[in-house]
Amino acid sequence: MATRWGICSAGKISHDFTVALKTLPPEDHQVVAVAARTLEDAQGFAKKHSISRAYGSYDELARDPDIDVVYVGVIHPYHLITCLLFTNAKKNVLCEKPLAMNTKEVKEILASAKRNDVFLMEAVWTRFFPASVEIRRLLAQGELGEVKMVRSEFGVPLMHVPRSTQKELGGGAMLDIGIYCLQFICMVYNGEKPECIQATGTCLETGVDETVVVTLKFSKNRMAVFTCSSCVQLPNDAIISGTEGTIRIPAHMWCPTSLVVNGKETQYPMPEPYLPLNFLNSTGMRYEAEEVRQCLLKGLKESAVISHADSLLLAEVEDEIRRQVGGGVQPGLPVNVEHEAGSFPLDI
Ligand SMILES: NC(=O)C1=CN([C@@H]2O[C@H](COP(=O)(O)OP(=O)(O)OC[C@H]3O[C@@H](n4cnc5c(N)ncnc54)[C@H](OP(=O)(O)O)[C@@H]3O)[C@@H](O)[C@H]2O)C=CC1
Ligand SMILES: O=C(O)[C@H](O)[C@H](O)[C@H](O)CO
Repeated sequence: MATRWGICSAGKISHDFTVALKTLPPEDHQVVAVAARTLEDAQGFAKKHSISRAYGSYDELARDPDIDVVYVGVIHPYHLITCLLFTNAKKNVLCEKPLAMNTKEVKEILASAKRNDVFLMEAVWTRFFPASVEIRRLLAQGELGEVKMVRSEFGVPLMHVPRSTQKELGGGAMLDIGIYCLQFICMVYNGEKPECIQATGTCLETGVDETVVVTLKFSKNRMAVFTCSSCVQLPNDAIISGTEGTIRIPAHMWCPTSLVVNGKETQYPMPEPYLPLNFLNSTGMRYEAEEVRQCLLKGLKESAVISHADSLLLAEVEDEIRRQVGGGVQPGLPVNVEHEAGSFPLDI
């Protein structure tokens, strides 16, 4: 039986995710419904993607009995309120990164998923790419000897993107793009908490971080360094350096399509989209969608590849980095767990 998806929001990444689902076998994945803050937006999205049901509120999607899992594609400040809505409605959830605005919110979401006994995963799509699977295989078999250094960068000019620059929309480079560098480092070091976090950077006049440089020290004298920036283009590659070899991930490290292992390059091409995409290599979201399907088929409530503990670690380190840089640990929306149906603020 196919995994039946509900799409929460008619935005850019929801579009790309829906396109990515269409690269998978229809007998395995079906998009059953889409919900947006306005029925017009939902209907327009449904028409573009040939989706049979369109709702003008997220509450209606939460009440749809024919949905197995909801994909949350709203902007960061709304991840908490929507994840609580769907988990409290006993819906499984795949929520876009970052899972929430801060550690407090992440803990609320994880607690709700546990209380409601539903599956929940943060959509750290990078970890499910074939290139990432190969990295983990090579590391597990000791291909690099003892890994001592990990370096990563993600910088793109985003000054034109309101949600990347405005505090009330969840702005800040660390939460939006720095998370990819951090999750990569945490993956290489098997989810270990860093012993020391040193961060510096710049903030916009809006009070959100713009460019962040971070040094992390882990046990056994292992190190990592990453840079993220929403104002300049960076090389956007990554490298894992061990005592017996290196793995380089050429740009774009957050959606990798090639690896260079001890100088030997291998390509991992993405399937072609059936509609133009908003973001690079977005058909790569197919891999996280298949992970969700496999987890649901096994009755799992979290993925071992990006576990709840992994999401909590990312949030805790992000909070500390933003505290040091001065971007502040932004509160999300004021949320009462039992909110009124259809009470979502239309704009913030
Ligand atoms: N995995 C990846 O590669 C990527 C992930 N993302 C993540 O996806 C999320 C959405 O990003 P993106 O699609 O670019 O965002 P969009 O600007 O397209 O907004 C997404 C949706 O959020 C809701 N929304 C937007 N602005 C407001 C507002 N001011 N007040 C209330 N609701 C609002 C709308 O929902 P509605 O349609 O219901 O009105 C909108 O369609 C982010 O959390 C981001 O981190 C983004 C890009 C790439
Ligand atoms: O997750 C992402 O890749 C980011 O949200 C966006 O892609 C970023 O804003 C660059 O477009």
